[in-house]
Amino acid sequence: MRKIRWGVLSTAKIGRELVIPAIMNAANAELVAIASRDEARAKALADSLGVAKAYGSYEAMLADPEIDAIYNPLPNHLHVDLTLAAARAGKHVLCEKPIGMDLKDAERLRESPKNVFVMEAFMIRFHPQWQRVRDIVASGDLGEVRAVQTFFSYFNDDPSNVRNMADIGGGGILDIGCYAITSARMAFGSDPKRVVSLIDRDPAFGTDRLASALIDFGDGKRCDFTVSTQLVPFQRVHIMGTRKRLTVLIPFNQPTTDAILQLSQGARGDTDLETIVIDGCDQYQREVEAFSEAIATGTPLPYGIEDALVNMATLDAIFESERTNGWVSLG
Ligand SMILES: NC(=O)C1=CN([C@@H]2O[C@H](COP(=O)(O)OP(=O)(O)OC[C@H]3O[C@@H](n4cnc5c(N)ncnc54)[C@H](OP(=O)(O)O)[C@@H]3O)[C@@H](O)[C@H]2O)C=CC1
Ligand SMILES: O=C1CO[C@H](CO)[C@@H](O)[C@@H]1O
Repeated sequence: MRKIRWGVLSTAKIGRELVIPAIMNAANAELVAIASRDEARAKALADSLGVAKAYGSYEAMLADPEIDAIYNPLPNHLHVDLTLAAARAGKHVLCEKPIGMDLKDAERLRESPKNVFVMEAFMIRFHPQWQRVRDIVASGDLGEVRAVQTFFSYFNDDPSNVRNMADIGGGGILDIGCYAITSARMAFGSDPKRVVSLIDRDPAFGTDRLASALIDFGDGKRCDFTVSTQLVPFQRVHIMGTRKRLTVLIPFNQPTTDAILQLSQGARGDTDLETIVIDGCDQYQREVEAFSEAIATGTPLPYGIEDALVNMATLDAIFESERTNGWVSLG
């Protein structure tokens, strides 16, 4: 089977450090072009990687007929515009999370041609540790799963970082709150029904720097999460069943080393934990391989535009709750 030919939009850090290597290492993908707002920057990165084509504008790369798939790691305010432009140019698009600035912005993606795949780039979905979580939940070993508790934080007060620019989609809720929503949806296998939030904003940036939300999944199930751009780096997900607890130690930025889950042993609670070791892998490479495979076979993954809109609607509801100081219903 021929390799899927990828073009990368921008010289973004996530591309340079994680997703470009993933494309280059993927068995069924190859990197053929890099585009930047600045041609010299595109050329410098392309040359350093031995990539033949460097474009000085995003639009020029989208017009390249040799390219099958585009990776879009632009700042959040450009996700929809460039994803839609790429899709209209006949390219499949792996677009970084969150897929847009808000639901209204993201709904424009419904105008994408139906013969191209657009996927929100949640690499965690392709890490086998999350497949194991889903299997354990489905096995019934935890009892009935009723609560998911998530913490995700890092410290970044650099004013030049996209995360600290409110007008282009900065703030912790869009940057990492989206992982809490996606992982809870995976654990419950259902979608949020209503949301209430508590948000503290950075006085200079205007971005949310400490945010908590309670998400009602219906049927007595809920996720509560706290995310922060200005707290000690930490991440954890606890999945609480009526019989057992399952904890994902590094749920999101899992490196390529072995991943660890902890499973409590029924009535003995935390005094006797089973450690489940999942072989290390590169979750970005698995994401690229899965998307390339979908393109090659014409079989879409279950993470298309409508799935991304559920995440976006939930993010919107979190902000709406801040404005209205109460519960916000979804759907
Ligand atoms: N899945 C994951 O693990 C991760 C996902 N991300 C997501 O990737 C996206 C980019 O994040 P990150 O790599 O940290 O961002 P960077 O700031 O490193 O990169 C963004 C790139 O976009 C281009 N760009 C175009 N317009 C602007 C603008 N107005 N301001 C700044 N840059 C602009 C620049 O490239 P150029 O000048 O070359 O055109 C820039 O390098 C975000 O959506 C983020 O949520 C980020 C990190 C990890
Ligand atoms: O998606 C991402 C992965 O996690 C990082 C935090 O550790 C985020 O900042 C980034 O945008």
